[in-house]
Amino acid sequence: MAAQASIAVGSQVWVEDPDEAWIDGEVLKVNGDTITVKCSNEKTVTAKASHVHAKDPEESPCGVDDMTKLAYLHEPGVLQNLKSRYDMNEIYTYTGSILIAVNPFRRLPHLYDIQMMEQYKGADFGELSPHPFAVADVAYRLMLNEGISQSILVSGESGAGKTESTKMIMRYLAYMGGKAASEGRTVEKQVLQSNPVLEAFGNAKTVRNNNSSRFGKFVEIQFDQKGRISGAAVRTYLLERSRVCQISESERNYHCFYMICAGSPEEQEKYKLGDPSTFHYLNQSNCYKIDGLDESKEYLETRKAMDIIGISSEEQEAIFRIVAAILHLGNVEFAEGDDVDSSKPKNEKSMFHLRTAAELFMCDEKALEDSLCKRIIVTRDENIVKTLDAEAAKGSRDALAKTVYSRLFDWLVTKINNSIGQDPTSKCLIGVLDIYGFESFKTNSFEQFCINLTNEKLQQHFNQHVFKMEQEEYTKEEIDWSYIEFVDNQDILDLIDKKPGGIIALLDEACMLPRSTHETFAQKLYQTFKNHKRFVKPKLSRSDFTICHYAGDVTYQTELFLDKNKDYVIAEHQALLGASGCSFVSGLFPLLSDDSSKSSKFSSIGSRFKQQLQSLLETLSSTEPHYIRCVKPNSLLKPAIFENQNVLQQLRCGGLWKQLG
Ligand SMILES: Nc1ncnc2c1ncn2[C@@H]1O[C@H](COP(=O)(O)OP(=O)(O)OP(=O)(O)O)[C@@H](O)[C@H]1O
Repeated sequence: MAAQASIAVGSQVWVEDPDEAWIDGEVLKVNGDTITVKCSNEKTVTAKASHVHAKDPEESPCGVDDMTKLAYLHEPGVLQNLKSRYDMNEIYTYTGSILIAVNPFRRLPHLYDIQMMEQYKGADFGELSPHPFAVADVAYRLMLNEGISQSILVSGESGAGKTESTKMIMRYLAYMGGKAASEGRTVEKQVLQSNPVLEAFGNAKTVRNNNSSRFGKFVEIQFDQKGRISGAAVRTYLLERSRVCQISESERNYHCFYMICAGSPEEQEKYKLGDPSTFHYLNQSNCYKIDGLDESKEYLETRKAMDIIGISSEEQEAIFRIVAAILHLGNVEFAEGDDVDSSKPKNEKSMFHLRTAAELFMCDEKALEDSLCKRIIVTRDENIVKTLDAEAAKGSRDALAKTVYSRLFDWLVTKINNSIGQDPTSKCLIGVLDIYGFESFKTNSFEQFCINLTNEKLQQHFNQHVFKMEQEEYTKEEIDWSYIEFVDNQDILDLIDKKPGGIIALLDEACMLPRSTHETFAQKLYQTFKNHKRFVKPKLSRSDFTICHYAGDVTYQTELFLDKNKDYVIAEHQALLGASGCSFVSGLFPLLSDDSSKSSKFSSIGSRFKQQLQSLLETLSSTEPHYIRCVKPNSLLKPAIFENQNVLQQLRCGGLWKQLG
């Protein structure tokens, strides 16, 4: 707990600074509640005493490896400590048992080699420098010795280093739990090789990260009684589908699209591919290359990883054929058709891409065109064919591309799970969670809403865990713990996911009512939550709403909430690909039983995600948690730059502050 030293003239202190967040200086004058400080940047400032913090005069320039060793555990102290360490390439620091990892944005291979793993093997926690291997080792030992399942929760904003940390943990566990001198397709190799495959299909370059995971991931590694890996399962969450058809400036589509464009000349010819800039789904952003990334090499590595996982060469062929088909599909443009409100492929070029897409999907060309340009309306008496105008046909094309891609991704995850295999007799597991951190952008849509719900849930889990630990500690020391404050965010969770009556339930309701719009949905929210202290209707807005999250206020734009929440496959698309001559493609679109295909059975992304989260939280609750908080030191993705304001914001959002005291 932070000690508050008395501040007198001549004391070394920290004061707030608009640029640096905190700056150090010496007290010149104390006048009741106000303190005048001569800062190290030569400025003199006067601040309220409560906004001035003591600085440890004996503070080591190298910092300390555990924040709890700091003389003063306050914001500036913590920030300075992380910064001093970062400047010396010490990117890891403990806060008690939590590991804080500051992204170095440069390779530090010596930190992660086999010798390093050997060193951490069995070492007491805290004995060696802070490291993800140490966290993994504690988890592994606890599992082995106490027989309790463990989880490692890796969090942080996009580009902070979650996936890299997760991979290190997995490597360490594979090292500890692998068979000696093993060869061939062992479980641990398959577990590790699932990473490049998932990354090829689920990662993309964004402005925040050149290799951003566009899905959440929970890897559950199962062990036998001797502590050897005996199975594994991957669960994924909310793949960003919109990216398949739409990319923003300086961003790219999923890596696999560029990989296939860099395939062998035979493949190029077979799939009628060419430069990425010739495809609409890739050329909207004018960004094709990633520094230091050789696409053709990545492609071969992905194929190799697929081999190890046990994806057959026929399956691999079908997978990349589908990827190529999606690219061709995206190049089909539409023009007004002969009838009113109808459409047809725009020109010969569009016909070529339509034909190629049909060939690659192994479906009928005319049927593909019809599924894009027409709808069949089923009435009690007859089926009526309704034509779509060019704009609607384009929407239908994109919907098809997104559906196929997300089915393909789900197939890969299922295949990985089936190939690696589950160990039904396993008593212990270590789960590693790599999931998007709290997000608050200029515009926030349904995705941010789901992501922030996840973070609220994880925060609650964290709060409960810390509270329990504190209780245990105090009980051990025979201290009355009734006054420890339990930070609770249940009210926010109720607002979002209570059934009935929460925002997700109201959204589902709106999606089912034929005449709802985002505006009627917003009105309903305003009405229902007008007295909720976590809900705000922003002034001057008719359809936005603000939620006061634990990490800060976020205003959501409801425009696309209804569309994005609806989870259905257009019947014509289902029929088309279900009838594909390629069993792989038709297998992605299995026939639905009569019952579930009825349009009345509404399926919602929000509700399904809520259930997935519920089940994740149940799994986590049966484990002992360990935390790694990743921090992104700058937005330039460059080494050796530590932006105080930026880091502070992340530490606050991580809810770490409450833990720090
Ligand atoms: N420990 C590390 N050593 C070297 N480079 C790292 C390390 N951690 C992260 N990086 C660099 O930062 C980049 C972003 O890291 P990573 O992909 O793990 O972020 P993330 O938090 O998973 O982001 P997202 O949520 O967007 O997927 C990596 O591609 C790598 O270049």
